[in-house]
Parts: sequence; structure tokens; C-alpha cells
Amino acid sequence: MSDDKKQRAAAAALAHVRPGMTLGLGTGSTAAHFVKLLGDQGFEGQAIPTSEETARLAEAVGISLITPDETTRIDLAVDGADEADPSGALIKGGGGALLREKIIAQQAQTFIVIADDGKDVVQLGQFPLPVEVTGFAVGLTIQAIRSTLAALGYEDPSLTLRRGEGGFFQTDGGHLIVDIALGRIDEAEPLDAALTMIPGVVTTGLFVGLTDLMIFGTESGVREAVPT
Ligand SMILES: O=C(CO)[C@H](O)[C@H](O)COP(=O)(O)O
Repeated sequence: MSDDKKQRAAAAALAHVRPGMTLGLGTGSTAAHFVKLLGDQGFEGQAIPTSEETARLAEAVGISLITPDETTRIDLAVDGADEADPSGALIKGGGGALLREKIIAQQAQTFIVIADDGKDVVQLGQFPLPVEVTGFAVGLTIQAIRSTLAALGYEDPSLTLRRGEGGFFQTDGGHLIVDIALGRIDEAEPLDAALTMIPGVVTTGLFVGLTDLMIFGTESGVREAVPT
């Protein structure tokens, strides 16, 4: 079952935690397993949550939290992913926390991805790519995203403004998310760079060159992979 696999991956990541560390805590169901296990083992250190949801959970399990501005060093960040390829490039943001997750992953000395083995893919793109955008001029930003995608050879992909309870989904930072069904992403880095150049785009769910280790939960244990 996928949830058992998520838990196995989360449990394996605990081996990388040391007392006194400053941790980045990801968001989503796999990251939630990690946060609960960390609380259960009485983690002696401090952590930065990547969402309000993770902050609530971490507080509930007794983890001491700080804000990002209270430290200059993050020793280790642990987070889930929606897809991970062999190079360690990821699609993230299914849970809508991509901006905070990306800031923390990029600043962490070590970034470990934990996921069930269904997220282990040869090529990114089956999962729709989340792109965080400002509410201001969202229509024009979507138009600019379409033009950028066309220039990169993505033929008429479907773009959906994510919905939440009672309207459009809003991130913790008050932004909106456009989910882009690309089917296949050949080169993640230039796509990320081109989309991020659009002024109304806050960030994308493509995490490239950030991953140090991937831990996939399987039916019988875990599979660890260092990005190629
Ligand atoms: O990027 C994320 C949240 O923004 C999550 O890490 C991603 O969606 C995976 O979630 P889950 O562990 O629930 O499958």
C-alpha cells in the first residue's frame, strides 16, 4: 500500500538526523510521516516548516520550530515529491507548498527526497506541473506562460487554475497555482528558467539540481538512489 511505502521512506530518512540539527520539514503525506516519526523519537534540535499545515503537525508532536529568519544554516531538509527522475530532478507542489519548499531545499546543506516508489519515474511530466503565480494579472500571466511553452515546443498544453474549497486554491503566501499538463518534460532546467522569467510567475514546481539523495519506499523496504 502506498501509505506504508511512504512511511518506510520517511523512517529511513531518520537515519540522517543528528541531535542539534536545524531541519527543513517538507509538506504532504510523506513528509507528515517524517514529522510524526521525528516527534516520536524526541528530536533534539529545531526545525523550519514549509507550510502552515506542517507547522501545526510539528507543533502537535513537540518539535521546536523557528522561522527561516532565525537561522543562517539549514543542515538537512526532508520532503516528498510528486515525481523524481534519476537525475534527482523533481516535480513538486501537488500540495501547494512549492515556494517555501523550494526556498528551504535550495538553502539546505543536504536535501533528501522521500516518496513511495510510484513517484520514481524515468521521465518527468506525467504529473501536471504546478506553477505558482500572483493573483494580480493572472490572465495575462497565463497567456505569457502559454507563449513561453509554445516557444519551447510544447504544443497546446492544458493549463488549469487550481481550485480549493470555495474558490481558487491559495498558497500560504496568498498566491494562485496553475497546473500544466505537459505529458513529458524533456529538459527541466530550461523550462524552469523560462517560466520563472515571467514576472507574474513566483516559482515553478520543477526542482533541478537540489536533490542529494532519494529514498523510495517499496513493498518490502526502501530503495535509496543518489542522483546521476
Ligand atoms: O510538493 C509537495 C507539496 O507541495 C509534496 O511533497 C508532494 O505533493 C508529495 O505529496 P505526498 O507526499 O502527499 O504524495
